[in-house]
Amino acid sequence: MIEALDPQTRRVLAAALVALAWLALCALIAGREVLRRRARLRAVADLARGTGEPVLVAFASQTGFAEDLAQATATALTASGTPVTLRDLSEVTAADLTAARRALFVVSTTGEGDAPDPARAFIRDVIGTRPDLSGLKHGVLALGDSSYAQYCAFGRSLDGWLTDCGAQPLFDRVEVDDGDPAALQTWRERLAALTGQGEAVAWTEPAHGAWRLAGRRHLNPGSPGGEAWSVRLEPVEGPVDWSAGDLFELVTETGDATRDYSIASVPEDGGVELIVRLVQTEDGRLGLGSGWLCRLAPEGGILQGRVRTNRSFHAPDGDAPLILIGAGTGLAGLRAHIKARAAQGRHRNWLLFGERTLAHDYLHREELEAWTASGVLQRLDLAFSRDQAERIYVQDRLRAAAHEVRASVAEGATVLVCGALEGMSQDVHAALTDILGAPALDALAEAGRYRRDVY
Ligand SMILES: Cc1cc2nc3c(=O)[nH]c(=O)nc-3n(C[C@H](O)[C@H](O)[C@H](O)COP(=O)(O)O)c2cc1C
Repeated sequence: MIEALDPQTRRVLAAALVALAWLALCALIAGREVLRRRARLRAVADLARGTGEPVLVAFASQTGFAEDLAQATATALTASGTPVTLRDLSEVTAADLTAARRALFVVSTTGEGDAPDPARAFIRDVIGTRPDLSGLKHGVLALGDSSYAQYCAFGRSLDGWLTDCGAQPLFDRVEVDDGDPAALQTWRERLAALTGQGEAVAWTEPAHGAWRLAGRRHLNPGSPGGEAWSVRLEPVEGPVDWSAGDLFELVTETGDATRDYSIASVPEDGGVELIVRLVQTEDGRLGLGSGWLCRLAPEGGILQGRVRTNRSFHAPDGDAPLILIGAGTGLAGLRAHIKARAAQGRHRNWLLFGERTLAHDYLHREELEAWTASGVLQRLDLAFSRDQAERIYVQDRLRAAAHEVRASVAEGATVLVCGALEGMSQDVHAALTDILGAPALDALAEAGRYRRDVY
């Protein structure tokens, strides 16, 4: 029947079908967002159940683990009949603390002994003052990793500040070294004592699910650097939802450790795509997670894992520009954001991407070029460090475009940075500080317009 139509009508019909499909996709994405918000509101409302004065559970999280534990803490307290107010630390005021009788803080440390980005406003507006907290009893769960020089630095300083302000500890601070299960058990026992329950409260562990290794592709054959692989995992137990910026937590082959990877795809892709750097020691041993994903796990085989919310790296709503900056496998988190923006019809996206050589390390080249041609990327700046005598990195491209960076930020841009903490993210931070000025960059971070997923 379509063949019977003249070419002009066929073209109009085809264009109308494309437009309809596009509208349907946009409606699907908008619908998912509404459902996500409703689920969050429902979760908060459920926590208000129980009798007595609510315990304030406040969290500061960079990559979502503290948030997960705060949520589990709140659920456990609610289940034992203790009402809870669950808040991001960025939403806690000095007045909240003076009014509360009991408060639990679940906080991580990031960077080099720094507080998570969302805690900035709290540090300036609350820690910067000295409220009288003599009416408050508090407990601190400090997350960290003892391989960093400043172990649990933020949890420790927050605990010290609370005590200095007159708050009384409900129990000794519990420090969790790299997710140590024994320390988490101690925390559960403290909660049980708090609620007058037996040995430990009921605790909901995050559930890992089955994912099929649907395929993998070597992205940079011939590279002077380590191998980078595109790895695709598909959920076995039905569709899984997430937001651009979220992480995939892989259970390693031995089953006793997990590894986080930035997700490089959106749910509409039907699977999680990762960009994984294969870790290899000089004597040829492979990294626990990367070796499993890139080499050892059989294609078509089943792995265990889950999607983890990484709220501090979500993009803000709205049409304001995005400046996306990343190097190497850091392209992963940025790619998910660009895909989400493309589906939303938001095209004010500027990507600055760095790697070693154009010939071998231009990861996802065809896709980036197609996005540039179609206008999804308004601007693409590439920095291939080894292609000329002088080394050139993304921070150099950023400095060279200082005027445009300032103009874009003045228009409301959000800056997203994804990739290695050492080197890239520190140098990009220094470049942004020079371009915008330290106070303006701080203000940008506090407003949620400077967001990082660095590792
Ligand atoms: C980039 C980066 C920097 C980190 N820096 C520190 C640090 O200086 N001190 C520390 O004790 N832990 C450090 N950690 C470990 C985190 O505190 C730990 O992984 C924590 O569980 C993360 O919790 P979150 O997901 O809530 O942010 C760092 C982790 C990352 C990824």
